[in-house]
Amino acid sequence: MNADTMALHTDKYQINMMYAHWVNGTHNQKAVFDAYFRKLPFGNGYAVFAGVERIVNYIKELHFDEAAVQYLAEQEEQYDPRFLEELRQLRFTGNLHAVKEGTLVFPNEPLIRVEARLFEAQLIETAMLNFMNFQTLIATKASRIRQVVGTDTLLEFGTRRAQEADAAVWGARAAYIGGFDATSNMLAGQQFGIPTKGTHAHAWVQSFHTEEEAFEKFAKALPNQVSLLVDTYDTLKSGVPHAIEVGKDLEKEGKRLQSIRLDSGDIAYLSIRAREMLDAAGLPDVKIVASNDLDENTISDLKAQGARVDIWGVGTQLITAADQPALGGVYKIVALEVNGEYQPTIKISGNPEKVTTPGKKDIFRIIDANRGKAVADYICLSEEEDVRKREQIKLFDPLHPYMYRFVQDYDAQELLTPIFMAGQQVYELPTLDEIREHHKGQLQLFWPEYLRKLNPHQYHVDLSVAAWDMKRKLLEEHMQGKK
Ligand SMILES: Nc1ncnc2c1ncn2[C@@H]1O[C@H](COP(=O)(O)OP(=O)(O)OP(=O)(O)O)[C@@H](O)[C@H]1O
Ligand SMILES: O=P(O)(O)OC[C@H]1O[C@H](OP(=O)(O)OP(=O)(O)O)[C@H](O)[C@@H]1O
Ligand SMILES: O=C(O)c1cccnc1
Repeated sequence: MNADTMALHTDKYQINMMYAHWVNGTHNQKAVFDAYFRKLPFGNGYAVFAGVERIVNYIKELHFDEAAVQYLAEQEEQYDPRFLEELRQLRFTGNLHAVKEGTLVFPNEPLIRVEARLFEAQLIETAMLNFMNFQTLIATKASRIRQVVGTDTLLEFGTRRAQEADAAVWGARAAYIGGFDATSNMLAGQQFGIPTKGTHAHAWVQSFHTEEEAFEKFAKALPNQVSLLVDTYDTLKSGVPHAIEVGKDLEKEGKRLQSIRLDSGDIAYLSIRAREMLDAAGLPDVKIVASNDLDENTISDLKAQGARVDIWGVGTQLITAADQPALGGVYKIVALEVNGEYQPTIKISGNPEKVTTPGKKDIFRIIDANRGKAVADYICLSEEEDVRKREQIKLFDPLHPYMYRFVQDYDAQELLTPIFMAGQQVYELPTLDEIREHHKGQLQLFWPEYLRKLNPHQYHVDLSVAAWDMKRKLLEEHMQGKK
């Protein structure tokens, strides 16, 4: 989808709220919104934030073209033509802060903070959540898979199973951020500079009379990139022996067989046997690729069984985030400008976890200065004294405030970075490789207990005393019926 045609990539209720604000004369009133999620996906201990590049492209290009205005003019709501005129002029003029892509993030902390006219802030909710939720989900799944494979190579093979083209291409990018090494999707390769890799399909083998002929012809055509799929007929009786013949022939020409691929059967058993056969044939450098509905659980199980796989091709389970197909990121109003000053606003819920945290806030990652590891994330009001200048901070669990401790010797890293200020982009997008490096650096910041796949420790996201007091005060006012 083209970024310059995306103003209508929003829910109708946003347009209707924009209209009602315009009719009411409140459309220019400024507000602060936070985007965050409440629950980590896949039972993981962290999520990997992604989506900023697409959000930047979207915000930069945000405008209603003639076709969009025309379409809105035809709606049963019968919007006033003067509203449509207002839409023709609309550009993003606000401030937008976001966490950097590749950063480890946790529930209930603002990942994007928008400060803009209600008119604009409301419009962009849907698209931003759409980008953030999907890309963060896939980057998290990818990082989770990376955690179990160690230094093995990871190839993203998901395009054929992705929820359509955009998901395949942006999903490939998210997977690369989360630790994959290459993608099979050529468009993602071209668009983002992700390394691309490919073997061949069963169809190649089936289009020749014999497997030997198919392998020989493939090696002849692509002598520098020979990777042979060995399971079309019988992996150990024909596929691997035929691949070995090709490998030896290539050696005579000073070339080499790069890899063989296993795509069915018992991957542990077959990879161990294939490794023995390749080694015995004097081809110890030939790598073994495995694919077939893999995810972090099968891979970890295969590793426990001693599978001799060097390269993992992962498609469906990654690109569709099959075990949890959506991240529940939300976008909530937290402050509203009244007479030139922000007033905090709260959403009440019977479920304490759904009560919003009011006020314009900043987030800091508190790092133990002696050990260099993250201790907790700390959410404070923007108006508070700079957390980096304090002697100590009190950390307590917002749901159980009687559980607290003081931290003294700490560094505080600010997580929300200015991306747009007064509508102008002030953030230079990092390269994808810089984002990957940033992600790797983030993993170093956390103790392994937070990173493990199963039953990870819960990392704390705490509120400052001032933020907590404000929340309590607003709750109290609500209870006493003042609101
Ligand atoms: N040793 C193993 N331990 C656990 N899971 C395995 C092992 N070997 C393969 N698997 C996984 O088990 C599943 C096997 O699925 P399935 O039975 O559909 O494959 P297959 O039949 O061998 O191949 P296909 O139907 O694609 O020809 C796949 O997800 C695969 O990754
Ligand atoms: O299994 P995934 O993780 O999605 O990886 C991609 C799959 O796509 C290809 O086969 P395809 O699915 O087209 O056919 P097959 O699985 O029936 O061989 C490939 O051989 C992999 O098996
Ligand atoms: O290159 C491969 O082996 C490949 C690519 C996409 C899907 N399955 C396999």
